[in-house]
Amino acid sequence: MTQTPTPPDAPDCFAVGDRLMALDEALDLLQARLRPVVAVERVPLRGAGGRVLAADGVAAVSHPGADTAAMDGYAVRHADLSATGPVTLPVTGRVAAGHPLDRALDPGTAVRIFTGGVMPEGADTVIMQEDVTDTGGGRVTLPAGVPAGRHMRGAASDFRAGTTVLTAGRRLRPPDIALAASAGLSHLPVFERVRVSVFSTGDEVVEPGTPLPPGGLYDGNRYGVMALADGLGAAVTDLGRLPDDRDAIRGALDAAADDHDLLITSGGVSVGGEDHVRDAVSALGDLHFWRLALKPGKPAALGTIRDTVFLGLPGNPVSALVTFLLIARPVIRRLGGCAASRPRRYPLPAGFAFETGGTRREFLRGWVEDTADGPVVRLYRSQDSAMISAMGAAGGLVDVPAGTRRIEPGQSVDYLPLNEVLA
Ligand SMILES: Nc1nc2c(c(=O)[nH]1)N[C@H]1C(S)=C(S)[C@@H](COP(=O)(O)OP(=O)(O)OC[C@H]3O[C@@H](n4cnc5c(N)ncnc54)[C@H](O)[C@@H]3O)O[C@H]1N2
Ligand code: MOO
Repeated sequence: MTQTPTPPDAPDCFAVGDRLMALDEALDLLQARLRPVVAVERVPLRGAGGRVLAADGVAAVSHPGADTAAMDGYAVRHADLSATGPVTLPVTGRVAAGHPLDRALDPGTAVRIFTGGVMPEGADTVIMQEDVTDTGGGRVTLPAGVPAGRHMRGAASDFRAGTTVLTAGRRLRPPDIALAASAGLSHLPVFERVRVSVFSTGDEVVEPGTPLPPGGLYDGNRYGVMALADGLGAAVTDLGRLPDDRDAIRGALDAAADDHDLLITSGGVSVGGEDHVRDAVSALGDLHFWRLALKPGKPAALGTIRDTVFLGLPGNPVSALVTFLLIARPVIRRLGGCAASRPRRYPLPAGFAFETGGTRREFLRGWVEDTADGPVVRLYRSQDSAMISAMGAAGGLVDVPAGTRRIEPGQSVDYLPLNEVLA
């Protein structure tokens, strides 16, 4: 540990009053009021994929380290070639990748060179072997009109030693690992994983694999939220389904707050009656109920228990998953040191007609389908926030601005592919 974790800014940091808040305002507020809470560790490259880079990655070497051949062929001095007719030169050496020549290229000669081989001093052009004739007697005939610098990669043309090749706050993808290795970095400073604890409550909620009683339903939300948090690189603890008992819930949340950065649950955030979770969080810290101008996902609960953030997502299955992607994801990224970013939307023609009350911003479940006229967005048959099948079918969400009344077929809509937010 080289960095002291920072707690959420202040107690009561989620107090916003009872107003209806736009999603972007809520996200700005979370960004402003939360800080990275995780320490920094140095990990070998092999374990760095999916982690968040804690300091800029600065290249230890240039790439390529020297002028190199981009093709198998012959390295020459361009001055020895002719613009108007073929030239025959003696071949005086051989350069394989990793085996540079220990001398300069003599004027009026060529060397055999292979892709990645270091250009001998003086050589500035490579002619690929397919364009060369072996004239016999250790000589080759080279074509006319080859431009200078052909098939040569300049030293540091990819990146120069000392330049930043990876910026802090980036969640490392596999190509980043290749880049770091190529830049000579064997270890990277990364933020420790955000420790997320997930639990469910609710008399009707039942563990998959056990019989379903009358009126019961399986705990889709907890499993969905855990899988989503796994996908973001969090260290997830499954607190299970907490018994509907005030002291048990309070004890479990108190203990979980000791060694987690974030507690997430779903359900019980709407206007319904008594709820032990809200009592427990309120008693142990602060809790605020947000009303978002968002569909699905109007209600959400934000709180703190000491240094740990509490996030209560709405209970409806689609609402739980969509609000995880829209709100819990940025929270996890912020706590974990990720740079802020807005997932990209893509304008696509609607392959549907849609009418709405239009007071809240909506995220409709759909996918992209190829038609004879090009790709269009289709909507799932039901936009009811209890239809979890919609999340299985969806490739993305259609981001419909608040105030929209109608969407006509062919009209451009903003499509947010789920792939943009699942990691
Ligand atoms: N009078 C009002 N009723 C409702 C409002 C409102 O503003 N006024 N808002 C609606 C909206 S929008 C949503 S979203 C839900 C949110 O309700 P809660 O977060 O309080 O959730 P619950 O009532 O506990 O449960 C709702 C629904 O979700 C199911 N559920 C709960 N946990 C799970 C789980 N772990 N896995 C799967 N399904 C779960 C639960 O059985 C309920 O069917 O409130 C509306 N009502
Ligand atoms: O917000 Mo509820 O999440 O509309 O179903």
